[in-house]
Amino acid sequence: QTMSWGYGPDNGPDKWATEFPVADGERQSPVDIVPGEATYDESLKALNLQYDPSNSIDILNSGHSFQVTFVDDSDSSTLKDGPISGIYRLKQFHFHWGASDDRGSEHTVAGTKFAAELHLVHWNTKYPSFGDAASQPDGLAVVGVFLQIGAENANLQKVLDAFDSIKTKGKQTPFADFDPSTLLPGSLDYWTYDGSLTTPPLLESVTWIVCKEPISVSSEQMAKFRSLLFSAEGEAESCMMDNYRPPQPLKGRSLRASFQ
Ligand SMILES: NS(=O)(=O)c1c2ccccc2cc2ccccc12
Ligand SMILES: [Zn+2]
Repeated sequence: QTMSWGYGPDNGPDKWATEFPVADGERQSPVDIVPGEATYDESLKALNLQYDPSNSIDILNSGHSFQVTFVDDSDSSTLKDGPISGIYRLKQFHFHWGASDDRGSEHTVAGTKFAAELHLVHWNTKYPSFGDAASQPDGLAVVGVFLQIGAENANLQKVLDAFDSIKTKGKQTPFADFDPSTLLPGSLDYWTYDGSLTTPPLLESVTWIVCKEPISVSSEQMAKFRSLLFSAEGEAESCMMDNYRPPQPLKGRSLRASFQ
């Protein structure tokens, strides 16, 4: 019985290529972002993120992370401009984090790991659905934001306050009227490159847009992230932490910066 993928010693990132050979592909994510090797591209537009808080539906423990899911049947919560063309709709956001504050992000900056990383997942409306878009090379766009240990983040706390209802895998609870733009940094300067999902099936369909400026999170708030469980109710408890894939080879891809 092949166990499902996860982040443990027997089913973690080093084992994913067995079931998902694209893990060793040409445009895998995350990557180490080396600012000195990024090319400033003056043709890159500013990110245009327009989110409608009434589109947030619920918060779910997926067993790999937790995610807040959005209504995506209209262009009311969208990503436009930046490195992409057309309109991409917000589908969900989720996080990756570590067992301690010195690690947890997926992308790194000149080798520096952050305590956590937020991913806002969008799909290209030139395709009929998220599922269709996920298999297209220009199907998805994920905005990544680093979380750096510092002051308590009051906006993030609204998300953490829902954790007691989603402690175990598969649990979900309503999560209405949340504005994800409250989790964005002041500057929307970004790096961008062509990559993949960072979890199986590791589809190479993601335009990555990683913000240079982190948002803050307190050490106590990071401890709250680690109170979630990978395991389902009734299973042996396994704390949800270190749910990040390490950086993958750039393999000649161009890394562009929207700023000098
Ligand atoms: N880490 S991730 O953003 O690649 C990612 C997704 C990316 C694009 C589309 C769907 C995704 C679903 C995810 C679900 C859990 C964790 C990461 C996920
Ligand atoms: Zn992610």
